[in-house]
Amino acid sequence: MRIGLTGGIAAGKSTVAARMKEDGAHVIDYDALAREVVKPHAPALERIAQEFGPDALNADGTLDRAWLARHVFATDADPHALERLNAIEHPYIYRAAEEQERQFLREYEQCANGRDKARQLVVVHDIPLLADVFNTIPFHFDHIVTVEADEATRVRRMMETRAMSEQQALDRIAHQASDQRRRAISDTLIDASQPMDAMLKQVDRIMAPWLGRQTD
Ligand SMILES: CC(C)(COP(=O)(O)OP(=O)(O)OC[C@H]1O[C@@H](n2cnc3c(N)ncnc32)[C@H](O)[C@@H]1O)[C@@H](O)C(=O)NCCC(=O)NCCS
Ligand SMILES: Nc1ncnc2c1ncn2[C@@H]1O[C@H](COP(=O)(O)OP(=O)(O)OP(=O)(O)O)[C@@H](O)[C@H]1O
Repeated sequence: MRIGLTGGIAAGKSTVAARMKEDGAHVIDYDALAREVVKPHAPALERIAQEFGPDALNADGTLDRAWLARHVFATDADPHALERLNAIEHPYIYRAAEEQERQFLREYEQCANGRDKARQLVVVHDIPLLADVFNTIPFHFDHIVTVEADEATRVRRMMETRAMSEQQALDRIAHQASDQRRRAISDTLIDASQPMDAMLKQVDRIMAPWLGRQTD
């Protein structure tokens, strides 16, 4: 079974993904893949340097993430800059996700030949931008889970945990799909403004039937 997990920036998606993993799901982290595909000598990095110029790289040849973030997300950024960046990175990210999923399947099949036949394989694709790329992503999902928290909470979390200014937090939100668009593609909502314990229990309840387990 393939699950899409999404949520606006700083809603609590990674926290939910970590719990899904503890529950027994296999998680593909698209933010982590996005970092992999721009590592030194990776083809996406070379293409970014061609498209955005040498200022996109630090002196040591790594991606200058803060420079690029300003150039694609700031209020005065070229309105097509983010599109250009996504067009470079997303195909590499999808290919890497396909490969990781194939690997999970191979491991599952080896394991299913042994003692653990009753276990279901649940692969969670943790994709911040799922609502934005829903029509182009090369995967079909059996369920889509959205993690929600109100905008004020998310801005506060970004300022506290990502050292962003309020304007940077608002700019990032402005470049993502709305709550309504995320709801429109989802069949399951998780409220991440409820206390942490209650939220994690909600995750366990959602995952139990998908993993083929009894709920308590
Ligand atoms: C622009 C970059 C260099 C900024 O890096 P930075 O370290 O500031 O942010 P990081 O990558 O940790 O992402 C943090 C969050 O920003 C948001 N975000 C990232 N990329 C995008 C994007 N293309 N559009 C809208 N929001 C985005 C997501 O909510 C993500 O969880 C980086 O985000 C990037 O390369 N983005 C393009 C790839 C992408 O789409 N990544 C999202 C996973 S599909
Ligand atoms: N229910 C909750 N109650 C209190 N704090 C929470 C809750 N859920 C998440 N958080 C906190 O909110 C912050 C952001 O959560 P998390 O990193 O999971 O969000 P995210 O959506 O993955 O963010 P990003 O999009 O930046 O990767 C973290 O500090 C996390 O501990």
